Amino acid sequence: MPPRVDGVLFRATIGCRGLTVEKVGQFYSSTVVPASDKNESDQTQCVLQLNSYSVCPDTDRAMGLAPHTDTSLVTLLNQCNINGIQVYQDGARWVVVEPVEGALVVIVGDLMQIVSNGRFKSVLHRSVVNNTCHRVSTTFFLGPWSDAEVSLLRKLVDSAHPPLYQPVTGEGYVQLKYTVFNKALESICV
Ligand SMILES: O=C(O)CCC(=O)C(=O)O
Ligand SMILES: [Fe+2]
Repeated sequence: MPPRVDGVLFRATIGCRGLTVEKVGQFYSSTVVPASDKNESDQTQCVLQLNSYSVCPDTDRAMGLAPHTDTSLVTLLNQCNINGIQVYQDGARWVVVEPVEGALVVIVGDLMQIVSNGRFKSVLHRSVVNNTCHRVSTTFFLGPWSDAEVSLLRKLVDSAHPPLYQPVTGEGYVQLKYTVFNKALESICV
């Protein structure tokens, strides 16, 4: 990758990391059991992904990204001012997320649903293609270390809100996603 692009991506990653760790990392870190050989306070790791959706003449017969929930704790999405992402609302319809100049879309991921004992729901979403423009988007995923154990925040558990999920490691949950995909959350229900 050319050094200039590399530098821009690096700065974007550091910026997103700062934003999410400040808002979410501390909340999450109070629930995580670090792997025994590590004792740093920040238990998170991140991935920056570039998505490219070519112009598609027949949008009814192609999908940019199939319906899924993100594995992350939280995802930041930059749509670059062209819409494409849709969220599944009320188990009934797909709703377009219109881009807002200068704003990022915040997507709650599966691991946040686990940590929050179901208070924050991970959202089913997909990306559609466009018959006039080539769309590029950037997604930043914040997740746990692969060997850290993720479990729910104890103060969100009481007699009215019993624990919903078994603890998992970051890597264990990624493997579950590979095998049972959108049924991963229900497969770790208590
Ligand atoms: O490109 C988009 O609009 C969404 C991308 C996405 O959902 C993902 O990368 O997980
Ligand atoms: Fe996604």
